[in-house]
Amino acid sequence: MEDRQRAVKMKTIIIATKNKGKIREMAEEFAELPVIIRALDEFGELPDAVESGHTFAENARIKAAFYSRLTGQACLADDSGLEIDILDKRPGIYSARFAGDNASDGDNNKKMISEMKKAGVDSSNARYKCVLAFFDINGRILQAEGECEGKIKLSPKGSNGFGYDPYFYIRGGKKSMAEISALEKNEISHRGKAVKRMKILLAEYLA
Ligand SMILES: O=c1nc[nH]c2c1ncn2[C@H]1C[C@H](O)[C@@H](COP(=O)(O)OP(=O)(O)OP(=O)(O)O)O1
Ligand SMILES: [Mg+2]
Repeated sequence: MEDRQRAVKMKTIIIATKNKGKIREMAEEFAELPVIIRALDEFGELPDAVESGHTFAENARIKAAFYSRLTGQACLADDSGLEIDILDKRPGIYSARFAGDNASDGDNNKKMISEMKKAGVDSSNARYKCVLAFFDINGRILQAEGECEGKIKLSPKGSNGFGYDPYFYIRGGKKSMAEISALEKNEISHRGKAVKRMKILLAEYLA
């Protein structure tokens, strides 16, 4: 089959996130599937989904459903965040809004530092969590999860990744998530694990 004919038959999946870091980590992985992968920003200025759920899974589903309705295409959404043990697992699902609505990564990192200092520590066990939800236009839902254990330390290192990565030390405790390559991050991260699982579900779904 010619490429053009194949393209006509291929399904489109939109990676429905406004976070460029997430797109960077996921787009290449899903490009291995026989689908056309598109990013949300190709559809112009779209409103933000209201992340009113009480779990990562609920919020991932809310985003996938919201953007598939808006675009008329199958959508894959990611809801993720950081649980810090000394902070009773905060910020959790509120990770993006830890320092308030529209907070930047820098604002959230500052807030995290001040909360850790308030708790009287400069490190704590922590984990990243990620839930991916896929919705197609017929209401078919697929869902996959991943976790990554590590440690928050108040000494940032590295400039790769995004969000809390400079403060998140991976197993072994020597390197932060911002010091390893995107490829290495996908090998061990919450998102990388969820993506691997979702790729298996999507391959079955597409077969
Ligand atoms: O690998 C990661 N490395 C560092 N930080 C991370 C990671 N994964 C999630 N995070 C943090 C960033 C943000 O503070 C929150 C996600 O919030 P979350 O609502 O899922 O994403 P978002 O608002 O940035 O984009 P969107 O909702 O459009 O997908 O957790
Ligand atoms: Mg969000």
